[in-house]
Amino acid sequence: VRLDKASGTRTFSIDYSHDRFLKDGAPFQYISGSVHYFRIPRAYWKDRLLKMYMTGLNAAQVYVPWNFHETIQGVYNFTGDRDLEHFLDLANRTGLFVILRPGPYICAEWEMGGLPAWLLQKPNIMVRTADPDYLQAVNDWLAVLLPKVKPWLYGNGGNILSVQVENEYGSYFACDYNYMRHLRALFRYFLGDDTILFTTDGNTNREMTCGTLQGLYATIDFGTGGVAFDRQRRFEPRGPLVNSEFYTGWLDHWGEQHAHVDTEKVSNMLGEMLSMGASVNMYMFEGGTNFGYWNGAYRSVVTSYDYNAPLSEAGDPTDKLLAIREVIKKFRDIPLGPMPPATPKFAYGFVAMKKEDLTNLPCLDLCLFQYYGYMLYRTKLPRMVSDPTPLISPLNGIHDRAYISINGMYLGFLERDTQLVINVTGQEGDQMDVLVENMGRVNFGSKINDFKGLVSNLILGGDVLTDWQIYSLDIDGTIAGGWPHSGVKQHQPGMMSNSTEGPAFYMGMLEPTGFAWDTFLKLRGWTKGQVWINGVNLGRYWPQRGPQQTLYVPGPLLSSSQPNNITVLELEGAPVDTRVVFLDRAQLDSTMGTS
Ligand SMILES: CCCC/N=C1\SC[C@@H]2[C@H](O)[C@H](O)[C@@H](O)CN12
Repeated sequence: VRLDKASGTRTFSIDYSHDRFLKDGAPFQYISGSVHYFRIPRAYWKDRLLKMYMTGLNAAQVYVPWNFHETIQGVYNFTGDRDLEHFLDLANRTGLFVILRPGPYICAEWEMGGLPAWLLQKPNIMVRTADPDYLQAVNDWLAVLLPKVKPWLYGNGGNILSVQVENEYGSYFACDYNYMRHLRALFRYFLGDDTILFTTDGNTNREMTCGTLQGLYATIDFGTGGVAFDRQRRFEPRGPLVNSEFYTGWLDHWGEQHAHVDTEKVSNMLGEMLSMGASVNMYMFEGGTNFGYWNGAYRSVVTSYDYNAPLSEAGDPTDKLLAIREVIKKFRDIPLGPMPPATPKFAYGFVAMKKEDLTNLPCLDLCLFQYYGYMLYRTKLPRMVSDPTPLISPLNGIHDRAYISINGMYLGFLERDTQLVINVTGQEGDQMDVLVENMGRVNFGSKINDFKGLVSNLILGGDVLTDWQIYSLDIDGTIAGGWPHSGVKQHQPGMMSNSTEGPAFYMGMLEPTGFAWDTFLKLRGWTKGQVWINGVNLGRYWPQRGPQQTLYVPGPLLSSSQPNNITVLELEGAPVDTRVVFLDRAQLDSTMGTS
C-alpha cells in the first residue's frame, strides 16, 4: 500500500485543475468492470475477479441489493453468498479497487431494483422520495450497511475508491431533491467527508438535472452509440470524465432476441474514452445469473444475466474480453501470465423426471405476507356455467400469471397485460384453483410499486368471484427441507391438476460422477416453470418463449459423491418425454419454437 507522501495517509480525490482523479496525489484513471456478487455463487467470486484483473482492469464496480441482505424487515444477512465484506476482501487481495454502488435503489434488472418488497406493506408508500415511511426504512438499512462499508474505504486502508448515491435518479418521475439531500447527509454522516460521492445518470438533460446534486460528483452512462461526455461537462465543467456504465452488452427479456453488442464497437469506443483520460466502468463485465426469484422486470427479465458480457454467465472469457484486454494494453501494463481458462463444463446427459404424487404438495394455510414465488387462490363456482363463460380480470389484476384449474382439471392461464380472459365451464360449487406466479417486480420507472398476486377482482360471467381462500406456498422451504425426494408426505390439500397438463411437480436424480463441473440444464419440450437442484432454486425456465433455452448450473451446487436431487415445477405442461438433459454449453439465443 502506498501512502500519500505529504500527509502519510491514503487519499483518493478529484483534481479539478487537471480534470482527473488523484490517488495518493498521483494521477489515476480507473478501468473498471461491473460484477454482481449476488449473481455468482461465492465459490466462484475469486475466479471472476482474477479474470477481471488479468484483463487489465484496476477496479470492479459493485452494487449492493438492499433486498438481498434484508429480505425480511429487520433481519440482516451478510453470510455465505451475501458476504459483502468477503467479496470486497477478495477484490482487494486480487488487486482490484472497488467503486461501490449501495443504492438504496440499484435498478440492475434485479427484483424491484433492489428495494425490499416489504416496503409495499404500506400501500401508499412513495419509494425513492422523501416519503417519511420510506426514509425511515432507508435510515435503518444504511445504518447497518454503511458502517460495514466504512473500513473498506481507501482512506481507511481499504479498496473502495468512491461511492455512488442512488442510481439514475434523474430517470425517476419524482425528481425529489429533498430525498437526494437526505441521502447525501446519510452517506456523509456514515462515510465521512473525504470519500468521493457521485451520481450516475443517463444521457439527457432531464436525467442529469434531476439526478445530480451539489456535493455529489455527476457522472454519466452511455453505450456504443457514441461518446457523450459533453452532457457530463454541462454539469461538471471541470473534473474527470467518467462513464459509469459503458454498455458492453445488454439485458434479455422473455420472448425477445438475445442481446448482442458488437465487440469492435466496444473496443473502439473504450479506446477512444481511455485516450481522452476518462475513467470508464464497463457494464457488465461479468453478469452472472438471476437465481431464484431475483430477476427484475421492465418486462420480465430472463434468468440468465449473461448480458453478452466479456465474461460469460459461467465466467468464461470471450473474444470480447480478449479484445478489451488488447485495448487496455495500450494504456497500462497488464498483469503478465495467461488468462485463467473457462471453468470445466460437463454434459451429464439425460435424467428421467417422474411426476410427483398430486395429493401431497407444499401448501401452507392462510398467511398474511409472501413476497416471492407462487400463491394459491381457491374459491367455489357461485353458479353453474354450462356454456363456456369468460373469466376476466377487468382491471388487469393478474400479477403476473395465473394458472386456472377446476376440480383439478387445468384450463389454461391468464397473464398480466396480455391474456386477460379465459372461458370456464362447471357446476355450482366446483372448486376453482388459481395459482398466481410473481414473475419479478418492476425494477425501473414509475410502476416500481409492483404489488403481486390477484390485485383486483376476477369476474365470471358478470359475477364478482368472492369467498377466496388464499394459501401461501412455502415451496422453497419445503424443497429445501428435502421434499419430494425425502419421501416425507405433506398431508395438505392437493393444489395441482391431475391431468397431464397444468401445474405439477416432477422429481429426478442426477447420479454422482466423482466430480462436480459446471453444466447447463435444458428442458426440451417443457413449457414454463422453476427448477431446484439439491434444494437450491436455480431460477425460471420458459423455453416456449425463449430466448434462454438452458439454465446455468454452477458446479459448486452439485455433489460429486451423492445423488443430486432435481425438482421441477412445471406450470403449464410437460412433454410426453419428461426427461431433462444436462449439456456442456449454454443456449441463450433461441426464441419460441426455434430451439
Ligand atoms: C430504458 C431503460 C434504461 C434503464 N437503465 C438501464 S437498463 C440496463 C442498465 C441497468 O439497469 C443499470 O442498473 C442502470 O443503472 C442503467 N441501465
